[in-house]
Amino acid sequence: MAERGNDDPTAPATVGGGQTAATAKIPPVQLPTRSKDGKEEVAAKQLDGNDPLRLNAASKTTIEQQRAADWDIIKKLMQHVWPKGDWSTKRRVLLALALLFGGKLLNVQVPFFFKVIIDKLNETVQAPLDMTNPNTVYVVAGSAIIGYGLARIGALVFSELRNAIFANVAQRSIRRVAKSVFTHLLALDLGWHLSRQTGGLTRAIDRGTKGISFLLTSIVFHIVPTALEITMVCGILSYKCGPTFAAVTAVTMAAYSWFTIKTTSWRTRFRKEANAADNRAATTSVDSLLNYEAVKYFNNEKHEVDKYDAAMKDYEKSSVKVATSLAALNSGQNIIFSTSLTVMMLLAAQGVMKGTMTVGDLVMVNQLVFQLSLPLNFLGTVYRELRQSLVDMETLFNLENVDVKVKDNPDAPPLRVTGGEIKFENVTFGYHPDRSIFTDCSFTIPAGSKVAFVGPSGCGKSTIFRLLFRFYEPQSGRITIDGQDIRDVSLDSVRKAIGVVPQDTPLFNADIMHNIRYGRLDASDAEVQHAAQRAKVDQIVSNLPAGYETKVGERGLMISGGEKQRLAIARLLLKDPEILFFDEATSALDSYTETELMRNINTTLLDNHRTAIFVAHRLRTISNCDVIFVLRGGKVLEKGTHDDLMARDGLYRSLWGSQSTIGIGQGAGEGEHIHEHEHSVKDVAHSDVQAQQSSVDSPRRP
Ligand SMILES: Nc1ncnc2c1ncn2[C@@H]1O[C@H](COP(=O)(O)OP(=O)(O)OP(=O)(O)O)[C@@H](O)[C@H]1O
Repeated sequence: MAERGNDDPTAPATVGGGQTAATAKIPPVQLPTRSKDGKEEVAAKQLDGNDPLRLNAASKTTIEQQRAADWDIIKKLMQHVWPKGDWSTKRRVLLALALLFGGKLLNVQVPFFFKVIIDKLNETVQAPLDMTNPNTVYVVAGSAIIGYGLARIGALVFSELRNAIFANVAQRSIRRVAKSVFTHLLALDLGWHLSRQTGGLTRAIDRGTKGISFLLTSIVFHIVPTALEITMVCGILSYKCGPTFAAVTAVTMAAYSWFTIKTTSWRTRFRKEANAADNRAATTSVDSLLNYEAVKYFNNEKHEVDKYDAAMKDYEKSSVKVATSLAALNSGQNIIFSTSLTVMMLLAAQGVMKGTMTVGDLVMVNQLVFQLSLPLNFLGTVYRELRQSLVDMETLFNLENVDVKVKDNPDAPPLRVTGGEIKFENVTFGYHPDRSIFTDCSFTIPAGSKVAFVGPSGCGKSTIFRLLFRFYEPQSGRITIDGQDIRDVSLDSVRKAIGVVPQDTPLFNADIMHNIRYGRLDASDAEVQHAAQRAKVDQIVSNLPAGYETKVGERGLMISGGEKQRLAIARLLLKDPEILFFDEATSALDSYTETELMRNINTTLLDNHRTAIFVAHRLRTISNCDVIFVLRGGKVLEKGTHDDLMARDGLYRSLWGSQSTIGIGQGAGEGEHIHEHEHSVKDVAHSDVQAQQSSVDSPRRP
């Protein structure tokens, strides 16, 4: 869920989900801002701790371990702030530090100028002007006033310059880290990606990069400057006014910091509760809105509103606690500070009365200490946010430590496809160790042949592709392409050689042109259109109002299943690989379109005897393949041509028989696909056309 300024209890819970990958941008440098009640707060972070990606962070139990982990993160981050050999970044860091030092030096001058102005003006009040030299006081007081103004302006300019110069360093560090994490994520295997939650992942990246921004900016803009200022003020006070003043300041700072950290840790609980309730409210509302139709079908509006309101009630309760505990924090801080200021004033007043200090000194002490209260006001928030940032960054950096299971062999040569013969040799594989999909399975797909895999749903047909494409590694056995073990050649070359039209076509939320071009990013518009023609999708596209610029929606939800499949085929035509895998590639098409498309695929893609593998439940689609493999129980149960298999009294014949009995091409066996049934209705609708097309009904090799 998106962040919001959380110490403002009046902030409404947003109705919306978390950021998507597309919107998860690098955040701007964020500095604390002051809320209405005069106390600064930065936008609150989610502290719910429910994120599974945080488990690693949460498992650090002891304080020492946590500290070590925190230091590790800071060290890692510092490598980006002080990168080896990057002198431009280093120069910027040095300049920012120099500006920081200069700015603080100017800042502590302001009370000195104040002192001089007061003392000089005081002289004028106490003694009538020396008319022989009337300008002395004016000159001194006047220059001190100008100095006062210049010091203030100078401190401000230095601080703004430092912000501007350091922004570049911070943003570059964020970019470097984000790029390296993203590269690693794309290198991780399919198994990892299938088991993670996209929402949680993008949130982790988003929070982690925000954490970097916060950590860097708070160290450079807050912690270091405040520490520097406290040291300078203590030094000045003990030098100018004696060690008692410095001691009072030091004790005040210690008491203030202790109180703030303790109170902040206590109130973090309320903030966590508020965030958890907020997340619940958002999840409920998003779920209800997404399932709007279901809510209406069953008249459950009241039930949904009650659920939402229950979460909002919790949010209300915890937000009130957030606000009241903030009041306690503010009051405590104020009491500590005001007490200290009063003690200082008493000491200074005593000094004035004794004649060891001037009225100007009294004002200077007040001003010096008062100036410290400004950055200290931020301490509570900075402390809390720092802790949170460290947790978020640990999660982010932990992503980089996830092991890549399917690795490229460093010196592996590229795959050389000579004919496209594929061999599975004694392959045993299971997604889980206790459930095997293939057991000692062997088969050969002859070079340049057109083969099909059939069998009950879940028998492992799509898994063949996942193994061939090296999404997963077999537990034992080997897979070769033209005699080369696919583990011994480069991953990139294997994936380049194989093209797939998967069961569910992944489409980007972009226009049709982009989605087809994804098959070959450097293809020209004309080439994309030609591929679309061959995939029989150009006519549909030309009928759309926006043509090739039509957006397909998230995961292609704005176009039909059949259109999606044709876009996937057009993509494959552009990629033009040596080995083709069609996984139920035409299941969403009516028979007529399917026939046309298959004929096209046969004549254009397969004309140069590429190896093509088909997976289909509608056996008619694959009946003229060179070899048909029937899979069952993790092994090849039968193999041969359609006629061979029909001649046997095996599984294939019974599958074929059940489909012909139903007469609508429905899949049979252990698992029937619902979409098979849906499309078989289309088959009936096109039965006339089908009858006329019987001679071209099945794909044929030239
Ligand atoms: N990533 C995964 N993790 C765990 N199990 C999986 C995973 N992918 C697939 N499976 C399981 O492995 C088995 C084989 O899956 P596969 O997709 O290869 O079947 P299929 O024969 O292509 O099925 P269908 O005809 O329904 O498409 C199925 O039981 C499936 O549930």
